[in-house]
Amino acid sequence: MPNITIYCFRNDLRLIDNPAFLKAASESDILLPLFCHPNNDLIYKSVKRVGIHRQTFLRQALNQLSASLKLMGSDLIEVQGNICDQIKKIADAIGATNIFFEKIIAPEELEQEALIRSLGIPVVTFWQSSMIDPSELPFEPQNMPDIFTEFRKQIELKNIEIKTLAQSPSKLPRLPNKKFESDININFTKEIKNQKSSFPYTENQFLGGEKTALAHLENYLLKKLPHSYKETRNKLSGIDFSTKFSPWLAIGCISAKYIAFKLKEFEDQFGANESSYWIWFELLWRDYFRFLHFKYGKSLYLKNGLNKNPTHINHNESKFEAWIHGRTGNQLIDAGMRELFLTGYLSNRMRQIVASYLIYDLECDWRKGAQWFESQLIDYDVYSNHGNWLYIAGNGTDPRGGRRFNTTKQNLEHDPTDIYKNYWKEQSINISPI
Ligand SMILES: Cc1cc2nc3c(=O)[nH]c(=O)nc-3n(C[C@H](O)[C@H](O)[C@H](O)COP(=O)(O)OP(=O)(O)OC[C@H]3O[C@@H](n4cnc5c(N)ncnc54)[C@H](O)[C@@H]3O)c2cc1C
Repeated sequence: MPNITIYCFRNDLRLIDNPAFLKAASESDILLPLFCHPNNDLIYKSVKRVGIHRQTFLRQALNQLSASLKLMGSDLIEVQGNICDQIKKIADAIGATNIFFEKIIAPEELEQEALIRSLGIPVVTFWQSSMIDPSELPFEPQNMPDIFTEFRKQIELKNIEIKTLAQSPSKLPRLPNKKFESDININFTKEIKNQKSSFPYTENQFLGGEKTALAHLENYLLKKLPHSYKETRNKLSGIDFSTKFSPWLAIGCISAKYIAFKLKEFEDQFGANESSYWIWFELLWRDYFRFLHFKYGKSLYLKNGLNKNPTHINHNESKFEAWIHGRTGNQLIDAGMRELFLTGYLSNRMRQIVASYLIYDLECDWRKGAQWFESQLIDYDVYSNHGNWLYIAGNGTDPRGGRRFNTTKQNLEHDPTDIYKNYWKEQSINISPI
């Protein structure tokens, strides 16, 4: 009996260093590469859960993936709707004997996995989104230290080296005989205004996709930017002040492991300094928020998170609406919120400042802020987004019990001549009704 596999791409839209896809390809006689778009519900007026920036970037990435698969004699089938129903329909039609996909341990994705498993077809999942493999950690992820500094120190002591990366498959099994037309109803055609974006994803060098991600990393290293990263990383806007890896990492056009591997090669050739180390350090934060899910799972999504003594929140919808529209009256906050809505990207520092303002100054529910970021951010990543919001709100693992940013001080420090603020003040937001 032939091995007939459905490979369901999730946030791993790449061929290089994708061990799950490599294994599926090597063990199957027939392979159907699939991507399932969710039903994209509205979250506020005309704004959808996967907002227009992320949707466009994803479209670009799927186009690149599909082109790479076609070059190898295969293809990408796209469907839309409930992932379990879609997989069942296809599995029945082709007589699938296996289903492979990347493991994602956030609550919604785990529920999807349970439903897919209930179909009764063998399911193989792979954890492959962290820089460090959980098996290499000096502790079980379920027993990891809560405090980041302790987590980092223990990992540094172990001196973990990334020795190998999974190659791209050299050939792919054939597609099933049954033909599937991509069956999706998503509008990608909305004109994106060319704003002064720090991640201009409509330009060739910033398109979604594996090819562009690899070229971006190569270019970043060629320019020797790792040597100055730490001094520039807190800037508010521009292209080169930070790595800009996040949008590609979020949907897996490139793996964190691959970036760390190339970074180490760079350090071996051109020397390591505090700045090049700091990129690894930030990628470790990304891992930290992932591994916290092994330990705390769903609790991270509760209103009070892990906090046993929460402060009372009096969520006010009109304050929240002022925040998303960039109309709070605080010019720095309004600038950030306009930049986010108009471009889909925001520097790390501005993310911290606007999140802190929503939580501490407007006293709103952090989960509403996280939901807005999910829709707007081009680099939305469930672990990093919820992790950072929870951390700032003091409902996570921050030993200082949360981070409140003083906007006047931040303005003086990071935008002393008001260039950032004045630019975005002029850009208005119009969130149209449905
Ligand atoms: C409220 C809030 C929400 C956030 N939501 C997301 C999100 O949905 N997706 C996302 O990728 N990042 C998120 N971040 C983290 C961080 O802001 C972005 O990763 C970073 O700004 C992306 O730009 P960059 O790639 O140029 O980052 P760089 O500064 O160049 O950092 C290099 C890489 O390290 C990782 N990294 C850096 N800072 C963090 C951090 N604080 N937490 C986790 N990983 C980090 C990212 O993968 C990033 O690409 C959030 C931060 C805050 C404060």
